[in-house]
Amino acid sequence: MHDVPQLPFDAAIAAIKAQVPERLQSPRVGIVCGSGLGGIVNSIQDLHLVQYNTIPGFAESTVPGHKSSLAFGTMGGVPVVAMLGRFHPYEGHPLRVVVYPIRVMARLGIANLILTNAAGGLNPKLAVGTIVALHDHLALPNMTGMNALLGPLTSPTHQRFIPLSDAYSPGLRRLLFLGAHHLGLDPDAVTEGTYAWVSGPTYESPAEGRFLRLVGADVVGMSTVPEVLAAREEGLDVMALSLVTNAVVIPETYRDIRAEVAAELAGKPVDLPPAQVVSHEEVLEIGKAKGEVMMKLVEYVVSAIP
Ligand SMILES: O=P(O)(O)O[C@@H]1C[C@H](O)[C@@H](CO)O1
Ligand SMILES: Nc1nc2[nH]cnc2c(=O)[nH]1
Repeated sequence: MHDVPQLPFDAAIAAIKAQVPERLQSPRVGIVCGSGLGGIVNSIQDLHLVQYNTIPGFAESTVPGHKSSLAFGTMGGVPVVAMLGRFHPYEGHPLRVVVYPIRVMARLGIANLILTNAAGGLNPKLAVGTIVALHDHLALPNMTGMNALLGPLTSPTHQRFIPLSDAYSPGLRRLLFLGAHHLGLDPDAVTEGTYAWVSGPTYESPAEGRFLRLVGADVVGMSTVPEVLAAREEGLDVMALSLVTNAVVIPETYRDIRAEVAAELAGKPVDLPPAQVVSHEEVLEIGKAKGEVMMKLVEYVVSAIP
């Protein structure tokens, strides 16, 4: 396999192998832990952490809820590597840096990638805490010049034109729903849907939320899609799970300030609606509260991959 120009793959692999026992150096499954979902590491046995700042080419995650280390170990006896902390374009990381760890994990030998993220719910049927297995995505940045695969071909043996109609593995999703059944989860606890990728770091304005819902997205977030593209280019099977941490506020009407002022001037009482704003603290809190279900599902899928 040839390397992406200017990315120090050989040095990264050497640095990792120098810190990880040989039995764990060729993981089968890669896992990316989303905001507040780092607790997945608790189900890794024989744990060995490698700090990102010791791996050539890796950046540091600057987002609360994202640590900056790779976790090597086993899950149900299967060798795995988990990213405790990912890179987002809104932190200022170039897209090739955002997806570099995925390419490094591919070079370590993973065949399957499980991505997790925290996301806002656009579909009103999705309660906070629901886990959504992505069956599709809608990425306005991809369609308007922010595609992670723009630029020189990754290597002469990589494909230039990557289909995305089959990006999210039906086989892995099948294992997920078998897992939900075996774990006795409520049928509504895990479902499937379409993820809208936005660059962030702002959360959606009401009109943006309304637009994304109208064009078919069920959840919205600021990560995952660049990683999916790189993973597919590397030939990995991909599953992506969103934890709905908040409902995106999509009001049918706006506050009518003009009417409120008129009522005030006429001496009539004015009922003010409660302000609804999302915060990263809330996202992390729900991640912590509901992360265990995500962890158990990931554990089940990893152990069940043939
Ligand atoms: O890394 P993920 O996608 O889980 O993080 C989400 C999206 C933003 O980075 C952040 C917003 O609260 O959480
Ligand atoms: N864009 C976006 N990302 C999120 N991550 C967690 N919640 C949200 C949200 O409401 N919007």
